[in-house]
Amino acid sequence: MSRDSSTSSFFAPKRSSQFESQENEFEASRGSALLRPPRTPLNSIPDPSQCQKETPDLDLDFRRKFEAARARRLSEKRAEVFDIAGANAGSSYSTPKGSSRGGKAHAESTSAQSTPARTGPRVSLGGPRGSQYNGGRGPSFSSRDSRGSHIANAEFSVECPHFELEEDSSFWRDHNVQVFIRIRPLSNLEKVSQGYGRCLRQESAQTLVWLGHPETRFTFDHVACETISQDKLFRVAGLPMVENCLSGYNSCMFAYGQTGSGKTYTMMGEINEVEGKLNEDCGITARIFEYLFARIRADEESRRDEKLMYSCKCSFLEIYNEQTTDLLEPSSTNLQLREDMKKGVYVENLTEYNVRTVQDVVKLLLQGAANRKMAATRMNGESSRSHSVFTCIIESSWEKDSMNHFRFARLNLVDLAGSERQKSSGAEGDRLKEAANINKSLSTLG
Ligand SMILES: Nc1ncnc2c1ncn2[C@@H]1O[C@H](COP(=O)(O)OP(=O)(O)OP(=O)(O)O)[C@@H](O)[C@H]1O
Repeated sequence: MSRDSSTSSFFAPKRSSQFESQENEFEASRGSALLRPPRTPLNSIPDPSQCQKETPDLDLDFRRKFEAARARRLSEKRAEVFDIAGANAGSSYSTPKGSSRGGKAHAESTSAQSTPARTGPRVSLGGPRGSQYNGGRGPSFSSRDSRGSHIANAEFSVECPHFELEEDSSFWRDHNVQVFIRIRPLSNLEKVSQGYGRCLRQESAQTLVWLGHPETRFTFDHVACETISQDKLFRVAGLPMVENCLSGYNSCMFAYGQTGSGKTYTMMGEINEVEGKLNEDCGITARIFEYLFARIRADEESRRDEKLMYSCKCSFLEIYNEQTTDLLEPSSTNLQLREDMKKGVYVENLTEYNVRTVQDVVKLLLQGAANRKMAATRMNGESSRSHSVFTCIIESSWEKDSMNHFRFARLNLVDLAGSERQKSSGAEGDRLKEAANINKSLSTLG
């Protein structure tokens, strides 16, 4: 794992704000043929090549620039800097310059800015994880202090500025595509092998500065600093997405970033439930379902007179070397993509399981994660070599004003394989073939 792999981003496309009425709601009296209202296309992230001229080419002489920046910072006492994002960390370095209309991703080459030097109290590092599931990756190490503001070890102390992100359950009502950046703390291995220097500085809850030559400022919709907890991230980004689905709007969240940047940790994390409570390091997916089922129970209870009933069905798909596999039925491979007037785009013969509780979902997540293709690379000891898509279809029906009402929404939670430079990941043979397919599919997506 190298230091240039520590930010991941996730995107959450949403409805067009132009639609006042629910997207996926219809009344039985209108007949069964569901015609979707036309949607304004989701705002796209501009072509990354647009920013190539104005952003530094990290692939070519990244190391040299990093070393220069590091030397400069070391000349200042106890520099407080942030984790470095990968050369291909998608939203960070290959992010387009100029603001996009939906998700904001903006880079500016700035005049030189000096790195502020600060010191902070020492806090002990987290040790190896216990026996919980950690995204299928064995023991992991975390330098995150759960209270969130100081990261340190016995030799150095680095205070990380903390920028509070706003929690707003109606967030998606006014937004379309949004880009969140999450900065991963340095791993113990990185600290030991490369020291504590970071080549990013976070300036606000929206901006990051890459401390290269020239320093370059990137603006996003939200930047979560490295001390943000799994729970806080869920409350900022995941919870409003559940509310969106319950209102009948399709939603999608996907994690995108360089290998080892923390995508699987963010989406899956350490899935474990003790006495009905999810583990602190549990990722956004299980948290979403914990909240979803609590909301469903409360809704069904409060609208008992309307006979409100929900049903949820989940599936788990893998795309590996351009081939699809059902992670819940791994013998089922090469599944075909189809399009249907009613269902939209779907994967033929993908198994769907009814779920009623978060335990049902956790079981599916564990089962699917165990079947996912993983392998060790130089940059991540447990690297996901495939893209995974966990989908839940949420349907509800109720009676009101002598009519039957139906509503549905699809929630897609996507953990993409990480982009990687073969030189850094040391990929050879099968790993090299996988890496080529991963990079190809990610650039198609971008
Ligand atoms: N925010 C975080 N706090 C603590 N540890 C983290 C955090 N993010 C990631 N890690 C740790 O960093 C390592 C790499 O993270 P992870 O495997 O999630 O990366 P990834 O982006 O999914 O990589 P790949 O694309 O290769 O699958 C793991 O050991 C994980 O536990």
